[in-house]
This record gives sequence, structure tokens and C-alpha cells, in this order.
Amino acid sequence: MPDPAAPHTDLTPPPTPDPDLLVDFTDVTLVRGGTTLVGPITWQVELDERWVVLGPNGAGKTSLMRMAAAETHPTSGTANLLGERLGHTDIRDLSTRIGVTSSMLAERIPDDEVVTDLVISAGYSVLGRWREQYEDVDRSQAVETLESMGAEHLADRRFGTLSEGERKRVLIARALMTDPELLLLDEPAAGLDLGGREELVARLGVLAADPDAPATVLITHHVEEIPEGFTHAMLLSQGAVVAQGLLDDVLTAENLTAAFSQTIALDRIDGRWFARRARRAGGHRRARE
Ligand SMILES: Nc1ncnc2c1ncn2[C@@H]1O[C@H](COP(=O)(O)OP(=O)(O)OP(=O)(O)O)[C@@H](O)[C@H]1O
Repeated sequence: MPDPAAPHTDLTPPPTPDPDLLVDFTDVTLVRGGTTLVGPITWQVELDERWVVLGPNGAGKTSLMRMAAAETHPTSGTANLLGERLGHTDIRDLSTRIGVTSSMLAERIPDDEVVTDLVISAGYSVLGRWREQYEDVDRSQAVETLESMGAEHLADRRFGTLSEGERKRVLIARALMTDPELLLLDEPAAGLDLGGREELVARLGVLAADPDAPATVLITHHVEEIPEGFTHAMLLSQGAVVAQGLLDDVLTAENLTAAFSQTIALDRIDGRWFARRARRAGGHRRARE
């Protein structure tokens, strides 16, 4: 007979993580210094999905991505990545299965790193040259991956000599080098000029359309940076989810207005999105009077 005064202990084993869910977060939070940076968030990313995570500065996008990259453990909630439960698996085993690009990573790359070596090193979970001689197979795969991002001509260049746009393409190639199951891109178009942004968005659109490409999560501040072929969106504001789900359902003027705390008008032209602050009713007419 159980003691009714004893604390309740749930002996049911947690459900086995679903291998088809690359990200499977339930009520996940990240707390630092007593402040909740993001969450609680319940979020699932499936094999063939391409997600965009949008929100203003400080919304918690990078905090969410660091948990999805297994770089940071959630403070609470249940987090499964690639069918493994965080906290019950060696996160180093996940690192080659998740391709990541971020400005934080870019800052850690030595200026004199040769692009091909940088791309190859992803396969060894190191940043920078690790071996004296890489295998020919590594080298040819690196060139092939650079080709997929239109960056093969940069193979022998040193990272520090590349333009911002060239760096972004090289870093995405590096993230793809290990043939990851999940690709996480944190603001890949930040700092690019119009031409560079459009070039990158087009390449990401090609990647999104490739059925063999990994499930992708792209973080951005701007709807103009959403490539064609993206399927899902999450809007974050102040650490909380404003909306998430199918891109067409989530990306509305109403939801953007809520996320960015100002009245946003949204247009869709040729499969791309464009946002701006809406004029106040009658503002145009007054300006002409
Ligand atoms: N280690 C930390 N300790 C305390 N607060 C932190 C820490 N890291 C981040 N924050 C805060 O958490 C909030 C969310 O940060 P995060 O970088 O996730 O936002 P973001 O949406 O990626 O922002 P941005 O668009 O500006 O890059 C911010 O207010 C940030 O100042």
C-alpha cells in the first residue's frame, strides 16, 4: 500500500525521442542571472522542414539557436535533438550532425586560415587546421561543398582577406561539409549589401528546394531575407513565441505588428516577403494638403 504522505514519484520512463524530429523541445527555457532569456517554448522541427525564426533585437533568437545547436543546455523543459535527449547524450557526438553558422563562430576564425582547411576542419569538429595533411577525399568534398555555395574560387584564399559576403558563403559551406541532418543559420545575411543579400537568399532558396538538404532553421530580423521554399516560421518577442507554424499562417501583418511593437504592413511579391511600417490612416492625404 503506497504511503499517501510520500512525495509523488513518476516512475514512468520518459518517451523515447522520435528520430524524425530533429528538434523536439517541450516547455524549454533558458535562464541566466535570474532572467528568462527565452521560453517556455514547445517546438518541433521535422526532417523536410525549412524554418525561419524572426524577431526584434533581444527577442531570444540566438538563445534558442544555441540550445538547438546543443551549445547550451536548457534551464528547464525537455529537449531532444536528432533523436537524442539532451542531458543523456554526449553533446560532442551531435556536433558533426548539426551544421551551424553564426557571427560568434566567424569571430573565432584566425585571419590566416585557408578556406579549404577551414571547410574541411568541420568534419573533425575543430575550428582551424588540425592535421598536417588532410585526405584527398576531404579536399574534394570541401571543393564540392564550396561549389554548392558558389565559393569554389575562394578555396585557396585566407579567411581574413574575404569580403563579408564571401565569408558568409564559406561559412555555410563549412556548415554543410559534414552533410548534417540539421542546419542552423544565425543571421547569415547580416552585414551584406543588397547584391550580396540577394545572392545569398537565392542560394539558400536553391538549398531549400533540394530534397536532400538538411532541415534548416534560419534566424533573421528581416522578412526580405526569407528565401523561397521556406515552409515554417516562428515569431519571437521578449523571449516568448508570438506565433509559430506554417509560414503563410504565421507571416501576417498582424503577427509582425505584435512581434515588432509597431504597425507593420506586409507584401508578398514573386514568392518573397517585404515589410515596412504602415502609414497612419490619412497620413498620405495630409502630406499633400
Ligand atoms: N548570458 C547572458 N546573461 C544575461 N542576459 C543575456 C545573456 N545572453 C543573452 N542575454 C540577454 O537575453 C536576451 C536575448 O538575447 P539573444 O541574443 O538570444 O537575442 P536575439 O533575439 O538573438 O537578439 P539580436 O537580434 O539582437 O541578436 C537579450 O536581452 C540579451 O541581452
